[in-house]
Amino acid sequence: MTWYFASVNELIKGAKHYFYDVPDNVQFHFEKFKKFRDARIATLNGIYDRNWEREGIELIHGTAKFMGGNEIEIDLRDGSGKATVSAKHILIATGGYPIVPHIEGAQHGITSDGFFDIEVLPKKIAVVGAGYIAVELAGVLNAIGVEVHLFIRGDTFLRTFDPMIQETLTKTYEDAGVVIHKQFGSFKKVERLDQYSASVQEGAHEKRTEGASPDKQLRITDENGHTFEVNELLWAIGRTPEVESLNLGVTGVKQSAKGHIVVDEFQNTNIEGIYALGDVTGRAELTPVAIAAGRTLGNRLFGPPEFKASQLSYESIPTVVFSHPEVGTVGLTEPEAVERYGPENIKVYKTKFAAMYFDPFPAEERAKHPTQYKIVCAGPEEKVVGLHILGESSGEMLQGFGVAMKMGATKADFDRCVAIHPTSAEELVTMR
Ligand SMILES: Cc1cc2nc3c(=O)[nH]c(=O)nc-3n(C[C@H](O)[C@H](O)[C@H](O)COP(=O)(O)OP(=O)(O)OC[C@H]3O[C@@H](n4cnc5c(N)ncnc54)[C@H](O)[C@@H]3O)c2cc1C
Ligand SMILES: NC(=O)c1ccc[n+]([C@@H]2O[C@H](COP(=O)([O-])OP(=O)(O)OC[C@H]3O[C@@H](n4cnc5c(N)ncnc54)[C@H](O)[C@@H]3O)[C@@H](O)[C@H]2O)c1
Repeated sequence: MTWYFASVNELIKGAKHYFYDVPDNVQFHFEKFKKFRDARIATLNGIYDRNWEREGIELIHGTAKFMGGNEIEIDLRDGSGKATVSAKHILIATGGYPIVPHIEGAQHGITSDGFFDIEVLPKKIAVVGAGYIAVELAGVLNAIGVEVHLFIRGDTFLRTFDPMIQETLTKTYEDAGVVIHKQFGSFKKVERLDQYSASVQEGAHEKRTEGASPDKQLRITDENGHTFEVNELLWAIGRTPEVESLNLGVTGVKQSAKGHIVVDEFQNTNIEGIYALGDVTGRAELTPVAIAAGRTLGNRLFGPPEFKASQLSYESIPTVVFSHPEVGTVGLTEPEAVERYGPENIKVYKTKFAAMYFDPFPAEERAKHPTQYKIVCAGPEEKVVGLHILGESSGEMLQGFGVAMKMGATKADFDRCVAIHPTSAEELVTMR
């Protein structure tokens, strides 16, 4: 929804090229939007709660920890004490939380949690990180007029994506006005310059940061002594699994070096009757993945016999980064495909063009909005093993192509599908 909020502003800015009289500085009310979004989330949560009840599921709100064996103790959220529950099957789906670095004053910044608390937009923000969250939130803030400084360790962001996506999206962000500090090392100190009375212990590393406030002023110092003054600092340097609260030690459940719970392809941990899925397992950290893994596990444990061997395939999961514009990817990047199949067995199809929407834009503006697609094929039959798309509507476009790839589509199958004209997507079935 926040991405749509920002995209509306971009549409309004583009409207003058379609000969609409739109003032240069259209006013918007972020605080009203935030209130609406909070209320909508509360409504959705209420709907979920009622669904549990309807299904006869007892919901116990609180923080759970293992007591040993198959027993769990819950510290009840309403402060009324503790409850214990024992069960033959226990599923761990505790997700994760954002990493805040161990540097002096780090808690003066915010994380993605704090981003959703912002009511009054900062004028200037430093965003640290180069993954989904850094790129999405930097894109949103830039689109609604915040001065955004993005600090990344390499020359491009989204380093796990195909090089085409990395290079083009990084350039598109620069053209859109995001100041990208490349090859950046690290910050070593954050100081608060406004009249803030610290309620959080200085230097404490913890999950809670201070939160956003309208008059916030920060001075950040990097490892070379350079200082940057900003109104907000957003840490987006990755997430870590939520395991400390669980008292896992009493269970013997195995964890990886980074703390993720180790599971097999059936979501089993090494301890019988204890399962884990979602972000706490550190694999494809996406909402639909956690949901699909939960459904599959539920079917396997409690469903009819034909589901007894159900397992979720983590291959070719489509994913979209809600950047400006969106990027979508399914399957292998070109370098991954070359490594898996050998360079002689890979054929790559690429296209770059300006989407029709940008036709009325002046040429130099249009050049700042490229659409780029890449299809990576393997073997003599040219099976499509990777699809990478960047441009308007990529998010909506990708799902159907994901289905085709799951079915094992080849380039010839793509080409057999008659194009829909005039769309950007038609390029994907007409590439030579
Ligand atoms: C800013 C942001 C944007 C994202 N956008 C997208 C997106 O657009 N699309 C997408 O697919 N994915 C997105 N993701 C990723 C997605 O949110 C996660 O992959 C997904 O929520 C994982 O689900 P989960 O059930 O594993 O964990 P979570 O959704 O994190 O749920 C874990 C739950 O466990 C609770 N919990 C933790 N410890 C305990 C305990 N000891 N006792 C009881 N309860 C406990 C937590 O309070 C939480 O409610 C986004 C993530 C972030 C941070
Ligand atoms: N649209 C979506 O589906 C969506 C949106 C948001 C998040 N997510 C999910 O949530 C996960 C977590 O997102 P995320 O962005 O927090 O993590 P991420 O793992 O995607 O990115 C973390 C980034 O921080 C960088 N980094 C790490 N330490 C750093 C440091 N000290 N200084 C500078 N940069 C540093 C890494 O190089 C990496 O680019 C994602 O991997 C994704 O699976 C999905």
